[in-house]
Amino acid sequence: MSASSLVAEPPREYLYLPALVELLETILLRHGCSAEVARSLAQNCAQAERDGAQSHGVFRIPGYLSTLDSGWVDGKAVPVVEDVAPAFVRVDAANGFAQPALAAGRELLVRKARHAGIALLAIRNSHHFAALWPDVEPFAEEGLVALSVVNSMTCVVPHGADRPLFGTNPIAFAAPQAQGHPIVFDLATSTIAHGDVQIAAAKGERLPPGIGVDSLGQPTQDPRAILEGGALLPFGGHKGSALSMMVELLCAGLTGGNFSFEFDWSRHPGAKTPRTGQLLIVIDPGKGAGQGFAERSQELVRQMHAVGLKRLPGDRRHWQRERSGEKGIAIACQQLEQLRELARKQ
Ligand SMILES: NC(=O)C1=CN([C@@H]2O[C@H](COP(=O)(O)OP(=O)(O)OC[C@H]3O[C@@H](n4cnc5c(N)ncnc54)[C@H](OP(=O)(O)O)[C@@H]3O)[C@@H](O)[C@H]2O)C=CC1
Ligand SMILES: O=C(O)C1=NCCCC1
Repeated sequence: MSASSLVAEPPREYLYLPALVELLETILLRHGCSAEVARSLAQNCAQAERDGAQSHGVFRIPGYLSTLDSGWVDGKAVPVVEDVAPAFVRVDAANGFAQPALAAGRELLVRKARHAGIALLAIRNSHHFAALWPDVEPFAEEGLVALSVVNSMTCVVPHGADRPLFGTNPIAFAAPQAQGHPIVFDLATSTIAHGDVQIAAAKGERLPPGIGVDSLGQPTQDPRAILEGGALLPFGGHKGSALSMMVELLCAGLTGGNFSFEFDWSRHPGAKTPRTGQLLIVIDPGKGAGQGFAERSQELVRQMHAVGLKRLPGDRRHWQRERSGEKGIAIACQQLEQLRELARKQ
């Protein structure tokens, strides 16, 4: 028996996805979101919780609410879609959340991608506080390849620098597979996500070496030192740093959104959501080598398994999704009671 199996798990209650979506939707409506925005964020957040994404599931709800209460984000924003070129769609999220902005531009984006073989969706003036895979996975379920990047807030020291500048800047990719679920990965370009630093700090846990630095730029394994004036490092040294720089260029330089260092939320105490930009690139693989892309994906996966690979990116989420589908999504009773209290509050 391992030491960790002796530590008691907190009591949990099981909720199916629609019930969790409804609960979160009620909370968001009570904090000033329009029906459309509340639905979109609730679905996104509940799906992350269902798939076991601790750092971007219901853990994020207090941050959404304090941001809405601070007036930093517009929970009722109506995104403006611009058809700017044969393969280019621009969306001004109007200082609202990124997910409704993506939903607003999605149909035009897919139409253009199917017509031209490739299309871009450039979102600016948007707040992304969530996991990125829900933005790309649905495209692959429709047979398309999708890549998305989003920048966040300054908390990562570029490789070779001595102060933070970049955000945790994730990259997500999705491709169809002939049988089985799409191939999807979604990763922060920092050593770990900022959300995981917060979770470690809340649990009083230490981090592995090489994750971040304290306010003096010295290596630290204390998550609080990273959160309180310190910073994260890019994953993979100069390579992750270059990818993070690319994310800044695509999400801010290209879309007209803010770089991670550009926005100032200091006059909105409680604001947690970065006001930046997001880029999506969607490709119709049928315009490439022909109709066989999904079969070729499957062959690649088969060969990866043949050389001994047991876990592909996305597998853990799907195992968790299956479990949640059977038993419901496990949420700590105390956390669920807090959510129900928020839903009851006028
Ligand atoms: N909105 C924002 O600004 C930001 C959001 N985020 C979000 O935070 C989340 C967590 O990011 P991060 O901590 O980097 O994610 P992880 O390091 O946990 O995982 C990154 C990717 O690698 C896969 N993976 C992990 N371990 C293995 C393994 N042993 N073998 C094979 N594949 C593996 C994961 O698949 P699987 O999912 O199946 O485990 C996932 O696709 C992401 O959803 C990201 O979008 C992060 C930064 C900023
Ligand atoms: O976990 C992270 O890193 C982030 N998630 C949501 C947006 C800010 C950064």
